[in-house]
Amino acid sequence: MLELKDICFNVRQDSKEKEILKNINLKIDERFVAITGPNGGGKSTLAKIIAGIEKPTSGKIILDGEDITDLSITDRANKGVSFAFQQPVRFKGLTVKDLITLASGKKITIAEACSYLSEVGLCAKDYINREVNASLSGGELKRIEIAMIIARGTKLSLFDEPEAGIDLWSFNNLIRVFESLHEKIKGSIIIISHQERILNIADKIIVLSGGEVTAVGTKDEVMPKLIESSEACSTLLDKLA
Ligand SMILES: Nc1ncnc2c1ncn2[C@@H]1O[C@H](COP(=O)(O)OP(=O)(O)OP(=O)(O)O)[C@@H](O)[C@H]1O
Repeated sequence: MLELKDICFNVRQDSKEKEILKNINLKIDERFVAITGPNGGGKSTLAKIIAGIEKPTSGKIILDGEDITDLSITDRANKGVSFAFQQPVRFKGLTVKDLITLASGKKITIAEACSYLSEVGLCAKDYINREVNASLSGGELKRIEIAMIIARGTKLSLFDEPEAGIDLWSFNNLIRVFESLHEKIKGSIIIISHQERILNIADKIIVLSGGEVTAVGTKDEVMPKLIESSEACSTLLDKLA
């Protein structure tokens, strides 16, 4: 289980303190958790704090009872925390097989590497020896990234807007991958997303707005509030227009 205790994150801007995250308290032990909310609400910052890319100004991060607040990204990765960026990283010179082998942390056969690719809906023989360079599309890269996460078998996988920059066709495939992951995953997946279809498959939805948690609950508890606040926002914009 991941516990966030009173997480605050401040930055200095124009010689003033700016509060990006304010007293975030959360417990996450569900298999599939979506974090959503308006742009600039603090979602990516929170994900970076969980992964160890940013350090909180105050507060504690506890993973399975262990305080990991002061651990580096690498130490957290070794404890089973993995993070997929909005824009996947391309690794020139490395093949898909190399990356999956590295991710698994052991020597694996081609057949094993291929099975991870098949799980994310990629035809393994077409991809296994391809270099992870600019010739791969955004959707393909995202699926390779997910295959790496499955190969690592992590406790906690974080995805920051997996839908960003991919076409509708690839998005539909990605949703199918997440739906099937939901059945297989042993740890928790946290997905930052604005997409209703991703929110729909979440066991728990967390809404972050203005650096605060404004709602937490199941889809049935949170979705009506989200729809209500987005309708209120559209009405306000109509009035201002
Ligand atoms: N290092 C920083 N210095 C100054 N401001 C920052 C810094 N990091 C984040 N912010 C600000 O904090 C706010 C939250 O940013 P964050 O990227 O976490 O939001 P988000 O909810 O992920 O947004 P989006 O949905 O647009 O991706 C934004 O206003 C951003 O400009």
